[in-house]
Amino acid sequence: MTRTQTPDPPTHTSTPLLDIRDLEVQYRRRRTDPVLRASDHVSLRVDPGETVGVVGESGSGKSTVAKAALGLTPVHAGRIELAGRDITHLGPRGRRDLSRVMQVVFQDPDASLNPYLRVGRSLAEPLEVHGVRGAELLARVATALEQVGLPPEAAGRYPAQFSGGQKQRLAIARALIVDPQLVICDEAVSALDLSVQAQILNLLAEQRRRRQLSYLFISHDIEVVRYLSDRIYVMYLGQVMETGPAHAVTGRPAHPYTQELLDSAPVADPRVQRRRSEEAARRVRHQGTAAAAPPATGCPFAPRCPYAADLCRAERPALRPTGGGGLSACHFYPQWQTWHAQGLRAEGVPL
Ligand SMILES: Nc1ncnc2c1ncn2[C@@H]1O[C@H](COP(=O)(O)OP(=O)(O)OP(=O)(O)O)[C@@H](O)[C@H]1O
Repeated sequence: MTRTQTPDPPTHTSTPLLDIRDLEVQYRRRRTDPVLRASDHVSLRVDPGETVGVVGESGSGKSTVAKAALGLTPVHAGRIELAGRDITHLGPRGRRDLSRVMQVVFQDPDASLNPYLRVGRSLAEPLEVHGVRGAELLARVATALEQVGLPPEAAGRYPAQFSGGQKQRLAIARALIVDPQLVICDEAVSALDLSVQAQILNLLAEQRRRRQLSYLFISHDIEVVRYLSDRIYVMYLGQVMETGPAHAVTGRPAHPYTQELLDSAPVADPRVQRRRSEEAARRVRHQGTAAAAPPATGCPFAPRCPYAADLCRAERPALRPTGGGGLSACHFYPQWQTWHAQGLRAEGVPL
């Protein structure tokens, strides 16, 4: 049955669709290299009908969380449940029936479209796995194309005959054709021009309205994440820095790193943009840019944080409630907000 009702507003009392607890994923390129915790005790949940954004700059561990949920990288510790089922260490065979619950759209649509297959065949594949055949198969391919704004004739063409935006529409159609409950979008609009990005975001929002669909929406761009998300997780060097309702995280951030992401997001007004670029350059000269790995002790953001004090370099802050339904991993929340508003650094020193 196709889910076409308007989704109920998200509640936090139902069984989560995706429930990630204390996820730890480690990488080591060579045996002599130190271990890199690409996901360091990350807990994250997506409720039915909810869109959850994950934002952070390159290397913050966003894709690692997605890959762990999709079984594309080994999990060292923690637990991942999908609709109440433990999938933490599930192999490819056990995952076949998960495709009806969870699908993915990657940044590069070519990852999900075989260049040698006509589009209709690529779209049919996930349905055939579930035994759909004949007239029903053709009808569902045509409907899937229509839902993403492409004509039925598109089924007879090859991926190379489509633009980047159209290919991403096809990748979305392939993800939605099995009527999943959750779609993981990993930088799904990042490679597209701004105007095409907006069209794809609108398409995703429309599909969410038409089905009881949840997204785990991953992007380095906080403006893009803000547009779609009900709740947001902000990650830095493998750790969650802040989480909460999207309007709170983006309207009154509870962590200096979120503030930095918002301050460096592009804005339409060129004068504001120039001022922000100058401020960002000044900050980088003063504090440096992201390291590849967190410092051995303390807050991972401390080396870059304008409000960091000795405590931040010594002790890793736990995620603590902000009072507005969110959590912040900052020793100096909420004081830093006052320092920020007054243009001061830690403990009231001028910036
Ligand atoms: N297979 C791997 N082997 C070794 N290190 C890896 C591997 N995959 C990711 N990493 C490292 O783990 C860290 C987190 O990477 P991840 O791709 O999850 O970050 P991200 O926030 O999604 O950034 P990006 O958008 O650039 O991919 C990075 O330092 C990355 O270099």
